[in-house]
Amino acid sequence: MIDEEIQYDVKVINAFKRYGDHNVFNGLNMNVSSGSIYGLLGPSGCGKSTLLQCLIGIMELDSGQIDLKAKHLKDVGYMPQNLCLESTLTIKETFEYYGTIYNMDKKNINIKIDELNAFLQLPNLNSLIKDISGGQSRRVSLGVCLLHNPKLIILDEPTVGIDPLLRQEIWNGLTTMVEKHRKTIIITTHYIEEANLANCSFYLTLPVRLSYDYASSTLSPVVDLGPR
Ligand SMILES: Nc1ncnc2c1ncn2[C@@H]1O[C@H](COP(=O)(O)OP(=O)(O)OP(=O)(O)O)[C@@H](O)[C@H]1O
Repeated sequence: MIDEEIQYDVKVINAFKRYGDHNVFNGLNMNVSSGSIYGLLGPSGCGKSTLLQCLIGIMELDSGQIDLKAKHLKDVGYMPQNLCLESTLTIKETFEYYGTIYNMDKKNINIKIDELNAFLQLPNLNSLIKDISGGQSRRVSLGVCLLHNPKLIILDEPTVGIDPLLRQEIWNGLTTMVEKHRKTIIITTHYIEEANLANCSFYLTLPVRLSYDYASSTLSPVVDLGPR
């Protein structure tokens, strides 16, 4: 397929970002095609979360350009690494709160709650956020990200602290969203094996000047390696 035929939901062009004198990325380029899962893999501290925060606009690049096809907030779902759930709400109230922010009606919110409950195997919906486990909170946070049915889904380590069987279910669910509903997913993870098992069109990318090739165990000065 020639490049002009591919539709991109996200393009990052020649991006630079530093904290003080620490360069996080230097001339990063990234193209995320519509209806794909794009994985950001890399060692702790290499800049994955920084890149996601720049994509959704809560942090700014020093220079370079980010083009998102999504024009409205409701077209994007973001799950941060540090969960920002209100501890005094129940799980159900949390979904109702975010659903209201996204202007969803009550009936629609309830339909999505049932769907997400089945997909993410949530605990009792009347449980307070402060009383549920870390893995359960992560699942609620993933649910909040998916609640309004966004086209572009940006997930920062969504499966950390979740048991292997459920992690696999979540990967299967994400794959279905891409294959059946043409969602576009950008995800950071340390679980490369699961991504492969889920048969995702997965990319190996470090948002720095080096990329790690798991097949040959080598680092190379390439940012975007393309589909495996
Ligand atoms: N607000 C900040 N001020 C200064 N340095 C920061 C800030 N946020 C991140 N950093 C540094 O920038 C680098 C990239 O951080 P980032 O959180 O993006 O990495 P990461 O790849 O997501 O790591 P992890 O896999 O551990 O989540 C790290 O060295 C981190 O210490």
